[in-house]
Amino acid sequence: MKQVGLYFGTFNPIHIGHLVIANHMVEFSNLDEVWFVITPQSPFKAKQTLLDDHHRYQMVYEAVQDYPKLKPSKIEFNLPQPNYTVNTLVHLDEQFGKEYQFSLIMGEDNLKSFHKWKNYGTILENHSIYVYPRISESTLEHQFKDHPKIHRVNAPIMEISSTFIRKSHKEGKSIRALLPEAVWKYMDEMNFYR
Ligand SMILES: Nc1ncnc2c1ncn2[C@@H]1O[C@H](COP(=O)(O)OP(=O)(O)OP(=O)(O)O)[C@@H](O)[C@H]1O
Ligand SMILES: O=C(O)c1ccc[n+]([C@@H]2O[C@H](COP(=O)([O-])O)[C@@H](O)[C@H]2O)c1
Repeated sequence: MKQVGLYFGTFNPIHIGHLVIANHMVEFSNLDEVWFVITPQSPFKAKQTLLDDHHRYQMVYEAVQDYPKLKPSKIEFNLPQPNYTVNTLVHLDEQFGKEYQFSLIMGEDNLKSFHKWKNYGTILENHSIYVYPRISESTLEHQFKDHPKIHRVNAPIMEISSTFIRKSHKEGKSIRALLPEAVWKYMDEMNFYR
């Protein structure tokens, strides 16, 4: 059975931090592929600065097209919003469960709020989680510290966020180096986040 890491995110826009994380996971763990699942509406995020789903998908598509082990996924586009990950996982297991075994990939900031996710216990019962280090406020719940299903990877910290990219771009700063080249071109041509 193929091992797939599901990298859920808003990707508004996808940046090189996301790519480094996916690449690290697929090269240094037992995962065969990473699927970037573009989330229409995260339960914890306001919709204000959010670009249309299809534009965010297109940027992910452009970013990964030269990397055969990385794939974009629209699976959440037709699911009810806000998008609770537990529901998407049920859907994916029903559709692909015979071919693929799914794990989750997330930054450490998301692990720190994981106890607030819908049915997080069910997610952990059925799936492993790979966590990439990230500086963030708040502390990690004790229950997640040495959990057998949670694998914390030892990798360099990158202080890049989509929020920083949107804000800097709006202020007229060049953020070209923080984006895959094709994403930068698309964003620039389409005049996003101005
Ligand atoms: N620099 C980073 N280091 C570690 N994890 C990251 C980093 N950037 C994003 N992630 C993780 O990638 C996933 C998707 O992130 P998301 O699309 O929300 O990006 P973001 O940069 O955090 O966006 P925003 O600034 O808009 O909140 C989350 O699990 C998040 O923790
Ligand atoms: O299922 C939940 O309760 C849940 C709560 C918060 C976030 N998530 C998912 O985690 C992913 C990253 O979220 P965010 O807010 O950091 O972009 C995104 O796909 C969200 O749908 C999921």
